[in-house]
Amino acid sequence: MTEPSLKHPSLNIVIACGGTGGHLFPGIAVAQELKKRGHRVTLLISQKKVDAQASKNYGDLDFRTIEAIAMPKIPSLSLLGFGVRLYKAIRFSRHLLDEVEADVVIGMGGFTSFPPVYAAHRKGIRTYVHDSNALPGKANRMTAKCCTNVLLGIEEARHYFNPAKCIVTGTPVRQEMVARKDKNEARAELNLPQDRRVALVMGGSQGARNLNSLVIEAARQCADLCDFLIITGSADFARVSQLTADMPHVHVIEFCSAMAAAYAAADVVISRSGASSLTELAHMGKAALLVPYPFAADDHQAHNARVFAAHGAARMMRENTLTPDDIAAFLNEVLKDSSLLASMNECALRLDMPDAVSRIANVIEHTDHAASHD
Ligand SMILES: CC(=O)N[C@H]1[C@@H](OP(=O)(O)OP(=O)(O)OC[C@H]2O[C@@H](n3ccc(=O)[nH]c3=O)[C@H](O)[C@@H]2O)O[C@H](CO)[C@@H](O)[C@@H]1O
Repeated sequence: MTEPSLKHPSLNIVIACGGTGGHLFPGIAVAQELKKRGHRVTLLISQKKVDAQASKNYGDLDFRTIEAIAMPKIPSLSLLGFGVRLYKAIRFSRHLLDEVEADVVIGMGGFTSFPPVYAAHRKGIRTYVHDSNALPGKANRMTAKCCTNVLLGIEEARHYFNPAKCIVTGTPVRQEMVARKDKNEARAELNLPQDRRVALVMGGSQGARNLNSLVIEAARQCADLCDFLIITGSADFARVSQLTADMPHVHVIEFCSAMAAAYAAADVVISRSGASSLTELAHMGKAALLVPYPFAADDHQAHNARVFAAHGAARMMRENTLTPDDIAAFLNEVLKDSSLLASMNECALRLDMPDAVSRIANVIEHTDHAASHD
């Protein structure tokens, strides 16, 4: 472990990153970097299955759980219950901050970030929130009001916050993804053929049932074109496995703990457009068909996807009009035109911000930085 320098004394840092993979994995990346720099890090995650599934591979990190609470969308009696749970979460956070003697609190987004950041703000502890989306959610906009600085995944989000508080850092990818894997090795690791094209299908950290169904139909038409690696999500694994039992060119995983290999093995990706998935697509330089989750708050996944489409890194299609034929046509187009595929890959790579994790760690370490500007 690197000893913290005198210039950067060891800090006790709490990172709130629960609720979904899109908050958890960037939080893990920041924790890995800060730990490497000699700081003590506590990660606050939720009790949801996805958090438990994803965090179990990081035994060297210190995880604590906090109840995940969501703000009711419609004002109703449930507001009362929400208020009580929020109060309890803030009280829990206050105790935890005392226990770990926190110097800094970072919220990686979502409502789970609010109670610890708010509790820290009230105690006069330095606070940050990271937002990875092109259109920030209400929870982050609210949390940002209690923060020293707002760290942004992309510039497009700046005008939703006090611009002077914002620093564009990018969204970090996990340490194991930083070095890109070799395609052949990745395919061997995932038992995929070496001599066929591979399309990776992923529906964010929890899977996407409708997208899975459309892809299965498209895969029937594309048996001669490519193999498919479908990451189904826990809830849809049994159904997809059954539907594809007679399709040897379709490979199914419930939850993938080897995402670096999954991306490296793929020639093209079909995906939801959650911010972490997009960050990883950029880092791996992978062309994609993006199908935003239609019910995401304020349709923010469509905003994310448009940024990638505008840069030539992806095509975006809406789920309500998407057909298996569209998917098959996209795959035929990009997999049969190597210069188009190469150019989309290149455009994706140009959106990569490889130093995001050190930018964030630098902001955290420079306690007296005049970081009100990018
Ligand atoms: C429905 C919804 O509102 N989703 C939001 C949620 O996304 P959600 O968490 O679903 O999606 P993201 O794309 O941001 O992140 C998914 C993460 O899970 C990882 N992964 C996925 C599957 C798997 O089997 N193994 C694995 O490790 C991916 O590599 C990636 O790191 O938070 C994101 C960050 O605020 C938002 O941009 C998304 O819009």
